[in-house]
Amino acid sequence: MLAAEADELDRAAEAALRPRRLAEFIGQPVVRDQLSLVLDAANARGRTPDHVLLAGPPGLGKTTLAMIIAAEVDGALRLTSGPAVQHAGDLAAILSALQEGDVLFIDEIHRLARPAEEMLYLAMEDFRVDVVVGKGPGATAIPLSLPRFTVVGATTRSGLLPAPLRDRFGFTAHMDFYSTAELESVLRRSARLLGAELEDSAAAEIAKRSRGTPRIANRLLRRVQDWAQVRGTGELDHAAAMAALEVFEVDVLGLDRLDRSVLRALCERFGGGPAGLTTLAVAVGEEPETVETVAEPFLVREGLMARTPRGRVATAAAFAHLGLSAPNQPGTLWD
Ligand SMILES: Nc1ncnc2c1ncn2[C@@H]1O[C@H](COP(=O)(O)OP(=O)(O)OP(=O)(O)O)[C@@H](O)[C@H]1O
Ligand SMILES: [Mg+2]
Repeated sequence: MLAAEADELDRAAEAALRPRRLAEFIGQPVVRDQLSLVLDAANARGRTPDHVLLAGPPGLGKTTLAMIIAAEVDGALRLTSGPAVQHAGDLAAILSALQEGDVLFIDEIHRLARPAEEMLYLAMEDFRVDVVVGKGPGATAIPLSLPRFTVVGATTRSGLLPAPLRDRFGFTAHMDFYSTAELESVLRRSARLLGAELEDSAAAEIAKRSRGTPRIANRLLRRVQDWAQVRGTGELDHAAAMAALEVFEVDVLGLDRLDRSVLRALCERFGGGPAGLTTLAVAVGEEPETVETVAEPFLVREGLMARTPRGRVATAAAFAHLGLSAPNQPGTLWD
């Protein structure tokens, strides 16, 4: 329920909810400001904008922004992704079909295969692609010049991007988690587009539990709508929000069942830690990888858990959140 990655239902619902222009894009004031400067300048000069890299966690609006960039510069959007480009030839085909002013969106660009990546360097810098004809020693590279286009790359792991690729982007937008107030605006906008009336207190309640992520906010809104329709009065009011969030076990901080069971194990069974990842995973009956990649990042971000060289430690806030009394010196019991 609280995964930031999109599932099938999200994809179906999201298309209708995406803002189409920069002015409609909520939050991310820094990114919006930088991007509007880059795009306005390019438009004023009648040139294609520099390549743009969008970096940030899932569900914060990278794909949405890529579409907005294309709309703002009036360019056609071509979509591909790192994993979809298996061979350099695949990329050569995409590149050679580009038209002047197109925006080429490469999602998960950190997952491009090496040879494709090298071809992309040349295309981004010199607007050129070397098409290899033939095989083995007799193969020859025929240079093909490309029209000017803009690459918009998206990555959730900008650290994995090789420096030469990173350097070829004229501008990197670092997306941040949204504030509760921004998520409330996202929710009000989504409700309006869905033709529903969302009470302010309900918007606030959903926003608080959405982990700073618009995708999660929109998903929780759909569940509240479900509840209101089937078990409520049809109104998206505070009572409907509270009841729906309880059914789906999303607590006041936006923790789900797994998050809470990890935290509870750490606090109750290991006295607040430190406990090793594997020990903790066994205690909650999950794979260490699940605990590490699904539950931990948000617990750490919320200041409920810390990762230390000796293991995971629960903070005083974790004990308070679970309604437990903290040991006098949390994190020292297992020394
Ligand atoms: N600033 C925003 N204003 C309003 N809605 C937004 C905003 N950012 C994202 N959304 C909504 O959140 C949903 C997810 O956004 P998007 O698909 O762009 O995320 P993403 O960063 O590309 O995620 P992923 O890394 O999983 O590809 C979209 O359907 C969109 O409606
Ligand atoms: Mg995306």
